[in-house]
Order: sequence, then C-alpha cells, then structure tokens
Amino acid sequence: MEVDHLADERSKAQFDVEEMKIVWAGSRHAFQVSDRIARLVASDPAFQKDHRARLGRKELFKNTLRKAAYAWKRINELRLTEEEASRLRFFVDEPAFTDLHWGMFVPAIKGQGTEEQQQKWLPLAHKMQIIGCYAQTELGHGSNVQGLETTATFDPQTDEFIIHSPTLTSSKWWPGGLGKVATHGVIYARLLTNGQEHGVHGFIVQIRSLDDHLPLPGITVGDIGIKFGSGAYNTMDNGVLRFDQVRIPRNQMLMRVSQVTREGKVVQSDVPRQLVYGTMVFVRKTIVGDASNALSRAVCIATRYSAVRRQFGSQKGGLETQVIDYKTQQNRLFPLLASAYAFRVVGEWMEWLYTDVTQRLKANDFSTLPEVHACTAGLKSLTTSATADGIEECRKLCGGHGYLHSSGLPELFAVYVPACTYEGDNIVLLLQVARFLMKTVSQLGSGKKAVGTTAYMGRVEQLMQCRCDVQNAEDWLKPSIVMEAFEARATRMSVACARNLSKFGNQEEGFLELSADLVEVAVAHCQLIVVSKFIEKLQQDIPGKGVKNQLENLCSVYALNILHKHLGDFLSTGCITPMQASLANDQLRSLYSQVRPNAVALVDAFNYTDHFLSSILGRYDGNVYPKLYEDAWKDPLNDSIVPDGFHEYVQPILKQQLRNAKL
Ligand SMILES: CCCCCCCC/C=C\CCCCCCCCCCCCCC(=O)SCCNC(=O)CCNC(=O)[C@H](O)C(C)(C)COP(=O)(O)OP(=O)(O)OC[C@H]1O[C@@H](n2cnc3c(N)ncnc32)[C@H](O)[C@@H]1OP(=O)(O)O
Ligand SMILES: Cc1cc2nc3c(=O)[nH]c(=O)nc-3n(C[C@H](O)[C@H](O)[C@H](O)COP(=O)(O)OP(=O)(O)OC[C@H]3O[C@@H](n4cnc5c(N)ncnc54)[C@H](O)[C@@H]3O)c2cc1C
Repeated sequence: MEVDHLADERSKAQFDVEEMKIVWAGSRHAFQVSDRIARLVASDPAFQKDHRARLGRKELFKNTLRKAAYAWKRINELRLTEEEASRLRFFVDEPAFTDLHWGMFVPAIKGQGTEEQQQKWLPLAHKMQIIGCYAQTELGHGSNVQGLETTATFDPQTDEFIIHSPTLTSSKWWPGGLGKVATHGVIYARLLTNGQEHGVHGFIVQIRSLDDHLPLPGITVGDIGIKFGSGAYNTMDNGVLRFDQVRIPRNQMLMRVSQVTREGKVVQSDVPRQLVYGTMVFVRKTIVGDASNALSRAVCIATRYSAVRRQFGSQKGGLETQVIDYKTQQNRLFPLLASAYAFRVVGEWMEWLYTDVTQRLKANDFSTLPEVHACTAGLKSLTTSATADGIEECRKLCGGHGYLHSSGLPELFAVYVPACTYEGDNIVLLLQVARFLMKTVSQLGSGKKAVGTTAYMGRVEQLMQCRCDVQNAEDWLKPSIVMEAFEARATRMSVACARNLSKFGNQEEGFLELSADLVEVAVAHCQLIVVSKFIEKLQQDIPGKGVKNQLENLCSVYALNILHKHLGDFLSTGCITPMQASLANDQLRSLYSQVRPNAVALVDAFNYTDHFLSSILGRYDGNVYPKLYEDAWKDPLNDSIVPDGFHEYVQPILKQQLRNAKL
C-alpha cells in the first residue's frame, strides 16, 4: 500500500483544493484539458525524461528529435486542438526546434506577412511541410536590432533580394532550431534598394533543401555548441548562419509594414513601423504567462520537501521540527509561493491585453501599442528575473539535496535562466519601460491623459502629497492602502527621475547617466502593475470554500514582501513612515502563520504530476528518503563496485604510498 507522507499536511488545508485548481488553470475547461493531457504524457513511456542529464549531446539531441516527431504523430492521431497541443508541449517539458517553429516563425508570418503571403506560407508551416526559425540576432548584435548587419539588397534586374552576411559579426547567432533542423527562417536584414537604406525587415529564406536537408548554395549553417547545464537547453539546436549573396524572390520580404515595388520603390503602409517588432511582443507576453509555470514548479518541490524535512527541535525524543515551520524558511518560501500566484494572475491579464491590441490593430487603431510594448517588455523582465532567482532560492531551501539533479531544480534553473536574456535582455527591456514612463510624465501637464497602466499618474498631485493612513498592522490588509503606497512610490520615483533628467541639456546623455535609477523606476511601475492586477482579480466573485481568502492572503504576502524588500524606495520617497514599515513587517509575519497550514494544499492546486515535476524531493507522496536512496544506486557510476580507471590511475598512487611507508 502506498503511504502519503504528506497526508497530515493536506488535512490541515482550510480551502477547497479542487476549486483552487480551477482558479490556477484559468477555467474549468482549461483545467480539464490540462489534467487530461498531463496524464496522457505522464503515462506514455516515449515521453520519459529522467535520463536526460546522462546523455551526451548527440544522443540527447537525437532523443529530442524522436520525441518531437512522436509528439507530432500523437497530435495528429488524436486530432488535438491548438490548446491541447500546446499543453502537450508544456508537459513534454523539453525545449525543441518546434518551439521556434510554432512560437516565432508562424507568428512572424501571421503578424508581418500580407494576406497573400500568409496564404502561401502558413498552410506549409501548419502541416510542418517546412520547419521555420526566427533569425534576428547576430554574433555582433542582439539587443540593438537597428545595428544588425545582414543586408537584403534589391536587384531590379531579376526582381530578387540578395541576402548577404558582409562581416563575421553579421553571422546569425543563437536562433533556436536553426543549427540542425530548420528548412526556412524569417531572417532579419537591412533593406537596401536603389542605393538607399530602409531599416531592418523580415525575409523568408529557405536554408536547407527539402530533399536531402543539405544547406542551399551560398549558405553556411551549424550549431553554436553546448550551453549552460547538463541536458537542459542543449536539446535545442541554437545555430549560426552565413549568407554569401543568396537570392530570394521579392515576394519573400514580409510586406505588411512596408512594401518594395517591382521598381524597387519602398512604400510604407499605414501600420506603424514598430510592427516589425511585433513577434517579440507576442513572445514576451507568452514568456510572462510561462513564468508562473516555472516558479510554481520550483515552489511545489521546495514546499513539499520543506514539510518532509526535519532538523533540530526534538522535545523529549519526539520528532524534530519540520523545516517549513522555521520563520526564516517561511520568509524565503512563502513570498515565492505568492509570486507564483501573482504571476499567474498577471499572465492571464496579459493574454487579455494582447487579444485587445490584436483586435485594435485589425481595426487600424494603434493607440495602445506603446503601452502594450512597455507592459510586455517590463513584465517579461520582472517575472523572468524573479522566477530565475526564485528557482535558485528554492534549490537553497532544499539544502544539500536540492543540489542533486534528481531534485529537479538544477535542470529547471538551467533551462529557465536564459529567459532573462532571450527575447530582450531584462535591463534593456526595463530601459524601454523607463523611456515610456518618462514620456508619460513629460506629457502630464500637456492635457494628454495618462491611460491604461499609467492612469494612476493622472493623479500626480494627490500621489505626490498623500500620507499613508496605516495605524495598525491589519490596516496593511486593505487594498486601497496598499495600492496608494505602491502608486505613490512609482509616481514619486518617476517624477524625481524626470526632474533629474531635465537638468541635462542633452536628454540622451541624461538617460545614459541616470539609467540605473531609471531601471529602478521601471521596476517600481511593473511591481505596481502586478499588485494592482492581483487586487483587481480579488474584486471578482471567486467560488469555492476558502479559496478567495487564500488568494487574499497571498496577494498581501506578495505586496508586503515587496514593500519590505524595497523599503528604501518607500521610505526615501516619504510614502510611508518607519513605524508603518515596521507594522507591515508584523502583518507579513502574521500572514505567514495563516499560509503555513495551507502551504502544501496551495502547491497541490498546481496539479502537477510526478512525471512533470521530475523531482524526488517534490514527490506527491513525500516519500523522499527511500526514493533518494534507491535512485543513487541507479547511477551508472554504481554499475561496478570499482570504477573504471581506478586500477590504472589511483591504485599506483596507493601502492607508491605503501612502498614509501615500508621504506
Ligand atoms: C515536443 C514537440 C511538440 C510539438 C507541439 C506542437 C505544438 C506546440 C504549440 C505551441 C508551442 C509554442 C511554444 C512557444 C514558446 C516560445 C518559445 C520562445 C523561446 C524563446 C526564444 C528566444 C527568441 C529570441 O530571443 S528572438 C530575439 C529577440 N531579440 C530581442 O528581443 C532584441 C531586443 N531589442 C529590441 O527589442 C529593440 O531593439 C529595442 C526595443 C531594445 C530598441 O529598439 P530600437 O532601437 O529600434 O528602438 P528605439 O528604442 O529607438 O524605439 C523606437 C520606438 O519603437 C518603440 N518600440 C520598440 N520596440 C517596440 C515593440 N516591440 N513594439 C512596439 N513599439 C516598440 C519604442 O518604444 C520607441 O517608441 P517611441 O514612441 O519612444 O519612439
Ligand atoms: C537560449 C537563447 C535562445 C535564443 N534564441 C534566439 C532565437 O531563436 N532567435 C534570435 O534571433 N535570437 C535568439 N537569442 C538571442 C537573444 O535574443 C539575445 O541574446 C538577447 O536579445 C540579448 O542580446 P545580446 O546577446 O546582444 O546581449 P547584449 O546586448 O550584448 O548584452 C550584454 C550586456 O550589455 C547590457 N546592455 C546592452 N545594451 C544596453 C543598454 N542600451 N543599456 C544598458 N545596458 C545594456 C545588457 O544588460 C547585458 O548586461 C537567444 C539567446 C539565448 C540565450
């Protein structure tokens, strides 16, 4: 009979876990789909993944190709919908070339291609008759997209573009799927016609033959080599690519934003040029949604293990203390649990925001694009940085055993951490938010209304002067008080930065000089967005016994922990007094006590299978020690009692020592 070592913990829960699972999934339908697909993947031996770290790169990669092909076969056999297929990809839990095909190549054609181009290329891509990648970054430039060097020169004689890599630094470098698999790519290059330059645009370029998969003439392509961590992101073929005067037909430039005529004239359509960057906005919003997946996974492991693990505190020979009962453990773990829920909520809101802007764009309303760019960039940065740091904190929360591969945490960290860099370096993205905020502040007096997530700045006069109303610790549970403190902090920091900027004769010079402060302003604004979206969510009717109450506690933990961590901002801008800061901390401690009995149930609500977690420490049944012990013996190093190489290298040293001792 299987014993549930965490049964006691589960019996303490003060809320309906099944209802919380639905809140986490987003809807009853989403929960049912997710649950069904998770079980399907977990029960299929073809999706086994616990041996990945022991494979060499070639074997690992071949294994990924096999899994991707098998996944595609199952998707077709079972006629999975797009939602189901994307859940399948999530639970298969292995980065692959297919991510870039579906996640960037297809969206780039949809977002930047004309109707005609979509009709030609999308059916091929949807049936995977071609496999695409997104090749923007080069050896010399990633963040600075306008600095890309690859050229696309129009040749009016043949009605073609000549794609060329003029320098070593213009080699495409990093694109996922490019290294070994992609047949095509959306390639970003500087458009040149009639001797004039017209900025960076996307072009569909065939890279490899559809017959023998060899590179087409003029193309040099390969993988860029092993990346951070064993297994991990090495299932992906990030690639290098060079062009030597490769010709493509004119109609393979993505022409929704700008068109090149037969004569080589560049015509701008009525959509803003920034739509060339549209695929990045789409992926950044996806990454925000995904942050809660990665963080919740780490938190689930650390929470279950913290309830199993005991150290010190035995009274009269009784059980030692569960490490989850130490306030220091709670102070590190519960804010991460709260962040996982907060990012879930903000990810949902981001989906709404993206759907909204897509509909507006279709109706030629581009008014919300700058704000959507700022939100996706800022929240991508905030959530991925917090998640990467959070996964590492969870590893430490699991003590020594967290460092074992079988804890599931090292691989999770290695796969996740590049999210802080790809799709825009997190600092570079925060600087984009800061630019947007400085622009908003500068327009405050001009009659232009601050809208959307910056609407609070419309109350600048009130927010510059308000005094926090907290008299006792419980006051910090009031949403209006928390909101005002966060809004006042973000406004005061923005205004202070704007004032400092105005002291510089040259704005760009000022921006560079003050960039560290500007990043902090952007963080304050993004944290406010998360807090406000969580509070907004709690205005809704949320069914299920105790569910809303748990979410309210988590929302308060999220906000008050940020307040505590960024106390310097709140105090130096005069938003709160030192006494009120101390009361916030008292409230936070009290909230930890309320979260404690519900902690295991709150991570059960993520509904992760043991297959997906792939963590002995995070097992649902908490049966950690026997399984850790059992697993150690499965290591190939334990196949033989005396390891290969011992007699050859170590024994001679021992023998020498013995001889020396006898002399
Ligand atoms: C197992 C197999 C199963 C098979 C299953 C099949 C089914 C599967 C189903 C689904 C699977 C899907 C999986 C999806 C997962 C996706 C995975 C993705 C993995 C990630 C890979 C990573 C890829 C990359 O990294 S791609 C490269 C990204 N590169 C960057 O992000 C570069 C960053 N740099 C920039 O973005 C810009 O250069 C910049 C913004 C920093 C600066 O640009 P600039 O110099 O041109 O601009 P300015 O600063 O001058 O600004 C001008 C102006 O424009 C505004 N602006 C800037 N950017 C944008 C924008 N994006 N949108 C709108 N506006 C923008 C800016 O604010 C300025 O405005 P002003 O008003 O001030 O003028
Ligand atoms: C795993 C992985 C997968 C990727 N997949 C793809 C892909 O499929 N397709 C693709 O095209 N690309 C891909 N990339 C590339 C990725 O998008 C870039 O690496 C990323 O945009 C960062 O650019 P960079 O490497 O040029 O960093 P850099 O800009 O060189 O950053 C280096 C440092 O400089 C700082 N910095 C840069 N500019 C500024 C500034 N203006 N102000 C202050 N500090 C600054 C940064 O903060 C950072 O600390 C991938 C990268 C990785 C790691």
